[in-house]
Amino acid sequence: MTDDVVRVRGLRKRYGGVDAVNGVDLGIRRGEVFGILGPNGAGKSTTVEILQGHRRRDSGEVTVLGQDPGSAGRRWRSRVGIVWQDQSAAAELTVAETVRHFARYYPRPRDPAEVIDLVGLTDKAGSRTKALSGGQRRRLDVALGVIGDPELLLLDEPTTGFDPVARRQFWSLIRSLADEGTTIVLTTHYLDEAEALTDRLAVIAAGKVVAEGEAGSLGGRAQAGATVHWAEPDGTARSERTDTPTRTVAELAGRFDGEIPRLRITRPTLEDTYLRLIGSEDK
Ligand SMILES: Nc1ncnc2c1ncn2[C@@H]1O[C@H](COP(=O)(O)OP(=O)(O)OP(=O)(O)O)[C@@H](O)[C@H]1O
Repeated sequence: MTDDVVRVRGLRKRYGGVDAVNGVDLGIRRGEVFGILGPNGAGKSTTVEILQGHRRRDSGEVTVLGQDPGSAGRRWRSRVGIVWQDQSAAAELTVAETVRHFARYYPRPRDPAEVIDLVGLTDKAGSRTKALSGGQRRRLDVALGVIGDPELLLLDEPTTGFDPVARRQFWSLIRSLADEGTTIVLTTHYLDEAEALTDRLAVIAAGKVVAEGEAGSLGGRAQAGATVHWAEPDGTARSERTDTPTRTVAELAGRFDGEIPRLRITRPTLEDTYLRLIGSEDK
């Protein structure tokens, strides 16, 4: 697609004897929130670092905002926001000083006070960065990633270490950036985060994309059969896998002549699907 902000074809990267990325293809569209999921060592960070232009690839085609990140210059860099796994902000500077300092690197930065407000750090604007909690520092990292008003924001495991409230606040921050038109690519280990936040996602395992799509339909999830669970009159739990759960429930309703004890219908969760895709489901 011509409107792809990120286009990756046949990407490979080898470290010593390890195929970290082994033929990855990706297409990420303008304005979408795209998630990259995968087990430890799958090649997610390596892929994102290549998109950022911070790691060289061995082979494959990579285009980010129309340019090759391996050779793009300063102007391209100013259009791409990066949230590092551990950004090193100078400990003695305050939050406001740090954000203002980073703003100077960009041709058209956002207003620092507005960005501090966007990440929920207004109360901490005058605090030294060394006095911030882990989650607050991560918010500062996000502020530094968006201060240049990027068209594309790349985040590697952005919510690791966040408490549940901070995570929800971060999700709404990402949504509001996406609503403003920023394309967002993030890696995560949290399946609920992928489900809540991403428009589409790719699952990477052993350096390859094993599935790509919307969370709701990933890996054939939407078409997967349902399981109907109920209990017999003697209390024995029963379950049946079926592609026609309505019919199964109707039959049970006839047999029980009324309420079906402990009736429940389940479908594969994103976690079930993910574990199947990476080959780690319970056998
Ligand atoms: N600088 C490096 N030198 C050698 N091997 C590396 C280097 N960086 C990554 N690797 C290896 O490449 C593979 C992919 O690593 P990568 O960090 O991309 O995985 P990841 O999917 O981001 O994992 P995690 O979820 O644990 O962050 C791993 O086997 C890792 O050990």
